[in-house]
Amino acid sequence: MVDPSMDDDDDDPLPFVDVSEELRVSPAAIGLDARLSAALESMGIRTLFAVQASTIPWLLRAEAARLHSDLCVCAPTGSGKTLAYALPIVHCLLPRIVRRLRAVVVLPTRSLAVQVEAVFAALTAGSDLVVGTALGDVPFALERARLVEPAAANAAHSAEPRGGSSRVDILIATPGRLVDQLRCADGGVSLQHARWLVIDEADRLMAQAYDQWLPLVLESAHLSPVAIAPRPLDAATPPFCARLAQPALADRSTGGASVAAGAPSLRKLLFSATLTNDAHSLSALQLRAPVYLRVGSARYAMPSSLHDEYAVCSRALKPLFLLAALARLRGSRERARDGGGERVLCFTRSVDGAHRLTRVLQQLGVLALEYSRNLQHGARADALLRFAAGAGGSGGEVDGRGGDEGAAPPPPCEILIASDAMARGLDIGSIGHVINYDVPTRMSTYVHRAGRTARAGRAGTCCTLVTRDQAKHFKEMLLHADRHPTAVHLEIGPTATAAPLGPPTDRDALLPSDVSRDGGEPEPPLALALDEASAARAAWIRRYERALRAVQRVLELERRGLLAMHEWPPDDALIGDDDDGWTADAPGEQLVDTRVSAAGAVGGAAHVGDGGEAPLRRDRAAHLTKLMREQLVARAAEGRAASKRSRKRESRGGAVT
Ligand SMILES: Nc1ncnc2c1ncn2[C@@H]1O[C@H](COP(=O)(O)OP(=O)(O)OP(=O)(O)O)[C@@H](O)[C@H]1O
Repeated sequence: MVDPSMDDDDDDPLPFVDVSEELRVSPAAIGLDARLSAALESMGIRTLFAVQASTIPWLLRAEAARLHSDLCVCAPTGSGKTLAYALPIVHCLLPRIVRRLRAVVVLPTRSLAVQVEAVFAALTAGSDLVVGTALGDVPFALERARLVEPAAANAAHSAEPRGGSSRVDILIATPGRLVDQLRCADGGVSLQHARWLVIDEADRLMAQAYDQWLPLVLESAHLSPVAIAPRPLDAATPPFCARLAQPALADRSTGGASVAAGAPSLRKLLFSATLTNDAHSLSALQLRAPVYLRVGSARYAMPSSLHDEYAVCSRALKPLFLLAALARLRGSRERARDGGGERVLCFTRSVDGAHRLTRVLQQLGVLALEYSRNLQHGARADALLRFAAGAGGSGGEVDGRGGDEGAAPPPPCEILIASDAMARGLDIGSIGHVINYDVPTRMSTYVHRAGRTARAGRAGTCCTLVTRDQAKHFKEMLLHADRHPTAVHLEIGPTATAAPLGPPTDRDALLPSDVSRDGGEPEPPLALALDEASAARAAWIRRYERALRAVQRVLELERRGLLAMHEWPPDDALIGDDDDGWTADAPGEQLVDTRVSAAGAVGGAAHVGDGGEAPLRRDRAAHLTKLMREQLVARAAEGRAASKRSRKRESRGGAVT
């Protein structure tokens, strides 16, 4: 069920400064280093978006005035938050003389961190600033060697209280590996010179303890507080910068601490499209005189170029509705003559769900790939590359990486099936459509899923499949965020499928075969033909539904590892053939062909009646299902008995000792 309640209870909200979404400024106008303007130009960026046009001048002025104030930014997905913190950090570090670790950017996932690293790498190219990562993608010792000069080889730097000197100026990290590096007793990473701590997707990172990463990072950064005397802000300070000196803000968030000399030098920057302004929720960050900027006026920041849709569907036929939604998108792409380059990203609510749905779609002939924690990082990156290449294999870029030159193009992908954990931050240009296969139950989940499309001012749609009883709650939830989704009707049927699976749909084919079209016998009235057509369609859908159930059953068995059971009858005993008495129900009837190889893998496709494979006999299929069920029950009983025995043994052992 959809829970229409909002995510945060803003009992004690920080006041925020609204920034208009329309705000634009050129990089030169805000005094950005010319090298950065050139780097932006090479990225095709000539104008800064609202979040950048507000955040960057604020930070540059606060740095120049040596005022310590933290910054919280809530701006829509795809609005350019990465550059909003990367540009001022690189701008301030470009003139540095000694290499120290000055900026740490923490992100919740490795894929996101790789994405952000690519942005910093583009901005620092040609300078001597070094960007490093702590993501756990290489062995720990190698990662440490890349980040820190060994203490022994660095004896001259005796002023360093711990660890060696840094090999990097900017560190991009996931919390787990950052903690490992900080805890490393033998010359690990030190944050004593850190001036910026960026927490991207801050609400997500704060919601998860990750081995107490936040207290450790704050403690490490405060080892050696640097006294900074505040300077007055100049006259050109934007109106919201005046809040830097507002005691009310400092009092609420720091329990009375004010902006003063002797404060730690670390400036915290929090970014998210769903960042709370509840002071209590933010208290763990020990924010100092925070300024809260909100881009766009709505409670939940969403791109104005996003179009929300929903389609009511039945639970049992959901895969068919997904196929119908895909067919509808294919149709609209063809009409728009855009060459099918627009990607479709589909969300399920669980990793298991993503895996199952991907397999079902693949079995049905759709070019689908999975993108979830189920996969190793390499496999996930590969899935993204194939997805970015698109159904048409048109090429694309993910995480700043293109495909290998000269290498064979990867097999294409039409739809990527992702779990929620993957929703945040993923930036793939030209995702034109998001489909919520499972309805999101929280508004923040919806915001991050939908936010994978309609990025950087491009248009995009987010279509949510809801059952009849979920529709009301779903609409109420979106209404809270001032979103008014459009209802769309998805027609399930033959045209919804990738392959021509359905019965013939042209009118002639619906006429009885003994009726002459040349006028010998009158043609049946159109109404009769239509009746026959709809009956044929209904029959087709019923058969198709059975096909899906069969596929799902096999996938479930495969998931439980039961397809490899040695009790399975040999392959040829399972597969019927025409000589074995099998006949179709009616001429042209279509059949499920779910073959199971002797090795236990699912072979063949669950495709319908193309005559290429022998069908599984229905009575044998029923027998097989019964057999599987019995084996499942027996296994479960065995498992229960074994755990009972081991509990007994344990309790006896405990009594003896
Ligand atoms: N000023 C700009 N002009 C044009 N494109 C831009 C500009 N700023 C950023 N972009 C592009 O917009 C896309 C989205 O940027 P980014 O990933 O930083 O968004 P975000 O706000 O962090 O989104 P999310 O909340 O989903 O993480 C990127 O591909 C980026 O290159």
